[in-house]
Amino acid sequence: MNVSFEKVSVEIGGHRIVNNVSLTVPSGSVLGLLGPNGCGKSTLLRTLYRAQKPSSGTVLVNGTDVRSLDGREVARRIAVMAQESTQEFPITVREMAMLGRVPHQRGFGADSAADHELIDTALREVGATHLAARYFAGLSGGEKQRVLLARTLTQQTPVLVLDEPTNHLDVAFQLELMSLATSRGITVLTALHDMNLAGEYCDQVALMRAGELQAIGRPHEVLDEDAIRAGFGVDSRRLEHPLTGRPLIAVARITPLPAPAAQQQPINHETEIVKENA
Ligand SMILES: Nc1ncnc2c1ncn2[C@@H]1O[C@H](COP(=O)(O)OP(=O)(O)OP(=O)(O)O)[C@@H](O)[C@H]1O
Repeated sequence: MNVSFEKVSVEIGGHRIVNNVSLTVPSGSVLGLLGPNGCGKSTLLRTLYRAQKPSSGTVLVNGTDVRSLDGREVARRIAVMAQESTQEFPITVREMAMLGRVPHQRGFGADSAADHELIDTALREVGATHLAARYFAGLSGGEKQRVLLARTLTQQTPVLVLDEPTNHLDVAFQLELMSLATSRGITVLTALHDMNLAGEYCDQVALMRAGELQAIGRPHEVLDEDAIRAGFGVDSRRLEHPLTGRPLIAVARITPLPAPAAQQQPINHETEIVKENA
């Protein structure tokens, strides 16, 4: 299923958080959303899965306005792995993974043998079989990420939204997660901070700044030194990854940020960028 944002703007508390963003993600392709902290990546993604109403513009899934779908219809089309999980109530890992099947069940329908098979497969794929009987709330950050990924896989949707999915993950599972998510032939939209993961796994990257879309295209087209300096205020060089041949962005020192746009907070952003690239 393809996904289109058409002139999407979001205003919250009188502030324009997303400004007139239009972009299309072709069916089965992977879009990486990049940009500094607070530039509107999550907010834009939230308009896709109806967690945030656009103040203007439309978000379409295969030509259907997501606002015209009910919650269950959205959940059958779009699975979401969001940044923070607030689901701290006492359920086990297996039960958490089973929640992915809810949009496919009727009423209070019992879990079928096929559902259980899907759970087994998903937990195995994310390396969480051994955690199945544990309480979700008691897991480490990385273990929780694995289980939340398993839940999105059991949901079996044609569209997958990942909001900074590699937070908390060790380096091997970062690669594994991106590979699991992007090798299923489904449409993936993911907010990322790691430009090299974006270069490795995304068909398109979109660079956002202060709520606006600065550039969109193939990773090697968008992730150039000028765009990275304009977006993040850091110097960089684009190399070729010696193992994969994909773009490899080496980030170096901070350069003065360009004049901040209205709703950016340049001091905070700069602090974050220093931390992330240290
Ligand atoms: N519900 C809300 N109420 C007030 N402000 C909000 C709300 N949601 C988002 N914002 C603000 O909108 C801006 C964009 O937030 P968003 O989470 O979309 O950014 P982001 O690009 O995903 O950031 P990060 O990389 O830090 O996750 C931020 O300044 C944030 O504080």
